[in-house]
Amino acid sequence: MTLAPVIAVVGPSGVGKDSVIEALEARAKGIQRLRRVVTRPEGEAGEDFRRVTDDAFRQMEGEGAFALSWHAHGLLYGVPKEIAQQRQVAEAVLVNLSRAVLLQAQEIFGDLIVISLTADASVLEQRLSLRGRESDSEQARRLGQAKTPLPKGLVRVIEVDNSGALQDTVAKILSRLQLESA
Ligand SMILES: Nc1ncnc2c1ncn2[C@@H]1O[C@H](COP(=O)(O)OP(=O)(O)O)[C@@H](O)[C@H]1O
Ligand SMILES: O=P(O)(O)OC[C@H]1O[C@H](OP(=O)(O)OP(=O)(O)O)[C@H](O)[C@@H]1O
Repeated sequence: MTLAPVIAVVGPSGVGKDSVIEALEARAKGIQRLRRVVTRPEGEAGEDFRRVTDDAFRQMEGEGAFALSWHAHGLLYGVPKEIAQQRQVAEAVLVNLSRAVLLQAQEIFGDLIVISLTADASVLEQRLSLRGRESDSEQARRLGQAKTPLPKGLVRVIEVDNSGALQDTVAKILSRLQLESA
C-alpha cells in the first residue's frame, strides 16, 4: 500500500506554522494534521497536542512510541508512530517539525514535502508578542534562532512567505502542491 506524503511545515517561531496547518486542514479535504506529543508545561496552550511529562515522554520513547522525536526550546517533541495509519487514510499528513530533523524525517517517511515558511523579522516579533504564549525572554531567545537554515539534501521544498494574509499563504501553498502532484 502506498502511504500518503508527509508535509512538514517548518520555519521560525511565530512565522505561522500552526496557523497554516490549521487553515490547510480546514481548506483541503483529505489533508489531515498530526497530533504531536509535547512536554509543554501546564498553562502554555498551543496547537492541538498531547501534553505529557518528561518522564512519560522518556518512557514512551523507550517503548518505541515515536516515529521521530527531538528536543527544542527546552521541550521534548514526538511524532507518534501511528502516523503510519494516518498516512493510509489521508491524502497527506501535515506536521510541524524542527528544521533540525528534516533529513531524518525524509529518511524515515520517504515521501516528504517541506513547506518552509518565512516572514520579516519585525512581523515575527510582533506575532510572538501577540501570541503571548512564552515569556519576553523566551520570545527573544526564539527570535534569535529565526535564521536557522534548512539542511542541504532535501528533495522537495516549497518556500512561501507568510508575512501577508493567512488566506493568501494557504492559496499559494495549495497551488504549489497541486503543481507538484500534477
Ligand atoms: N498570516 C498571518 N497574518 C496574521 N497573523 C498571523 C498569520 N499567521 C499567523 N499569525 C498569528 O501569529 C501568531 C503566531 O502564529 P503560530 O501559528 O503560532 O506560529 P508558529 O506555529 O510558527 O510559531 C499567532 O498569534 C497567529 O494567530
Ligand atoms: O529547530 P527549529 O526549526 O527552530 O524548531 C524548533 C521547534 O520550534 C517549533 O516548535 P513549536 O511549534 O512548539 O514552537 P513555535 O510555535 O515557537 O515555533 C518546531 O516544531 C520545533 O519543535
